Amino acid sequence: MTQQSYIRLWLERSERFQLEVELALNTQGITAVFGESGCGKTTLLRCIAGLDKAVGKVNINGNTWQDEGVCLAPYQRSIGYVFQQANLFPHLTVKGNLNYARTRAKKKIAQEQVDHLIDLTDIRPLLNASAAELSGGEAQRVAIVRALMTEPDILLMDEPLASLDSTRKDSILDYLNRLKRALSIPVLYVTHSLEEVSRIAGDVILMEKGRVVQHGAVTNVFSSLTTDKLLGKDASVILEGRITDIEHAWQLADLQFDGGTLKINSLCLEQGQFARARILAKDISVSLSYHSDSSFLNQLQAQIQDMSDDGSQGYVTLKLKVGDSFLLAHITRYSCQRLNLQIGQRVWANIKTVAII
Ligand SMILES: Nc1ncnc2c1ncn2[C@@H]1O[C@H](COP(=O)(O)OP(=O)(O)OP(=O)(O)O)[C@@H](O)[C@H]1O
Repeated sequence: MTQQSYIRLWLERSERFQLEVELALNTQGITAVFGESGCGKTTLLRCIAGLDKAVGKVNINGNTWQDEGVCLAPYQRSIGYVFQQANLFPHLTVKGNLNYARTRAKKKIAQEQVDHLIDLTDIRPLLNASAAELSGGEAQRVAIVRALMTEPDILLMDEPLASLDSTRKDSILDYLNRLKRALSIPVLYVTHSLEEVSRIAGDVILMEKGRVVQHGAVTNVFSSLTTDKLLGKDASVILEGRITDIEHAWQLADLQFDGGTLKINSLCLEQGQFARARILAKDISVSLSYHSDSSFLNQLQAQIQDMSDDGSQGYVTLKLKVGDSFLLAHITRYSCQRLNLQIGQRVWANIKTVAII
């Protein structure tokens, strides 16, 4: 039976940087580790893997890797690690690379599971190719399967797509989405990309200066005013729901979420599928009434739940409640005053379809 994982770590690298985190991870699903450069994302992964020596406790799926009097060496920790570069053995074929990992594993993964992973990541046609001949995206898919050859208790991925172009990133994100449903272990996924977080992560850990400032479901974390302050102009919320209608002639789709229906671009979407939309706070405007003569396809009834203005940005952030979901809107202080916006007030949130990512 899989159990929740618990991590409490403290490490002082220098006067400039200390890692101090306490986390309980879900038993499965992808948790993105997000934060600005130098906040400690890689250090966190390295400490879990035992590559950097932190003080504290690491318990993964009920197995204690580190605690008072216990500190397993990195090779004793059941980890799959995927880095920015695939680091395959170039003199071996893809199959050779996978077999090498499999024979060195303490737990022998069943052949049918290997086949399943190979099919999920579509690398069967590459099995006899030399690793040296693979494209970056192909090599990274092989590296992901290789990391899973040991049947790890946790998969650590450190910016696995950072060295790939956007088309390759896109296809690997699709593979990761397929894979995550088949994995029953937690995955920690370090990234700088909000798009990657939005595409694959269920939860997110937001780090700042070695500490966890937010941790939870992406929909909750990104709609919080704390996150808004941290992300500034990149602040955005993620809405999730089902595609209930597609108007092919207009290339528009209806995304039904907890709070209403959003018209989004229908590209690559199918009726009935689960989908997410990311909306930047700067792409939402508010009005006091509904405008039938507007080009906004999305005018949603909302209530101002909270607002913040730290005085440094020139805009006010409104946290808007739309049904059971939340939006963030950046509007100028001038507009806020002109409309006399107050917490609790009912407004319309206006979102251009073309601005939804
Ligand atoms: N080997 C090391 N010795 C001393 N300090 C280090 C070492 N490695 C990293 N650091 C410092 O630890 C801090 C956290 O680094 P880390 O690489 O974990 O950040 P990060 O969030 O992963 O950054 P990035 O997004 O740029 O990869 C930084 O201040 C960095 O300078």
